[in-house]
Amino acid sequence: MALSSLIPSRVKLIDVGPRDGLQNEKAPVPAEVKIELVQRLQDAGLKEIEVTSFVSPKWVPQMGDNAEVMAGVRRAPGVLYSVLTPNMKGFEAAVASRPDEIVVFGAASEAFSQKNINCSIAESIERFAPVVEAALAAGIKVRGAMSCTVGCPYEGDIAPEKVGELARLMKNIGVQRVDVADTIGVGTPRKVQAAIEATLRHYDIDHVSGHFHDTYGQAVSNTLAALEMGVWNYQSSVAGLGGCPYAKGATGNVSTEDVVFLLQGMGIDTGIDLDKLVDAGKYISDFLGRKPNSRVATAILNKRAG
Ligand SMILES: CC(C)(COP(=O)([O-])OP(=O)([O-])OC[C@H]1O[C@@H](n2cnc3c(N)ncnc32)[C@H](O)[C@@H]1OP(=O)([O-])[O-])[C@@H](O)C(=O)NCCC(=O)NCCSC(=O)C[C@@](C)(O)CC(=O)[O-]
Repeated sequence: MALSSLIPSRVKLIDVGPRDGLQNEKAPVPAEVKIELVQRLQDAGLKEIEVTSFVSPKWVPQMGDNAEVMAGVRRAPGVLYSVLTPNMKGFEAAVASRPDEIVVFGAASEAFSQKNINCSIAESIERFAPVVEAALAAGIKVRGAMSCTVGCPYEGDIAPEKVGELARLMKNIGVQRVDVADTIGVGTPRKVQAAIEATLRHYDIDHVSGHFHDTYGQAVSNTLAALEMGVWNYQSSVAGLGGCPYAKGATGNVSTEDVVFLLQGMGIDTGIDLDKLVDAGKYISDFLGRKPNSRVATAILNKRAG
């Protein structure tokens, strides 16, 4: 059977490893290591990198060096550097570090919203609205992350209608594009497609990205399912780093290496040098004292070792 004609010919990957990946590490990762990771990602051809978050250091201590990391990044032309900002306090701190894009982050699950950002979905939108307005007025792009679009660690299955409703609320306050995140990696292709379909009622295909955690090993399949719908923006994490501190047991995002291998094998352009990407993943994995959480990186490193 032929694959969908909607499959894009090029895909943009947003590496969220420095933020989504490292936020969950218990031991401090020095700012210079984070800065070097960003450098290696851009050298490998990544055009979008989620660098850090301006959240409370009491909630997520690992991101407490946000300003230092942003100041240390040697920016390359044509690369977009984004940061998370949950409220005006975070935005005001972030703006000094000149992000190209800020990310407000909400959830399709009430319980997750409470655990992650200490407020209801409705309250979160009220908090995001002035952030979005201020960012757009300052010429900064705005993305909205939508967590728990398939399942929630506290509420279980999440109905696509809840995802659609969150997308509608994000659109109403001016969020320019949104991520459909499977925070705990319980999604399977049809469920992920239903969440994307609900989002597409409010955003066009160019403004929707896939963000799939790989907890149950479904993220590459889910990426293919989203590709079949024409989605061409994805978040992934070099070396499969990470997890969310408020989603116990969830592993990292799908590794960027695995997604690039999939896309290259399908003849889809990413502009990414897989060998350099594997080196970036090895760099951070060596620092963390473990192997990259990526089948593709492992295969390439084994092959290199002969
Ligand atoms: C949102 C808050 C701040 C609310 O936290 P709160 O405690 O409700 O906030 P508050 O307004 O009551 O303030 C309490 C204290 O926090 C300070 N504060 C308040 N805001 C900030 C700020 N921006 N930066 C620094 N400090 C801040 C504030 O100044 C005050 O300090 P105190 O007077 O006690 O010394 C908190 O819940 C928080 O920081 N949560 C962060 C959670 C987080 O980062 N989670 C991970 C990212 S989301 C994710 O990973 C999922 C995603 C995006 O990848 C997609 C997916 O896979 O699902």
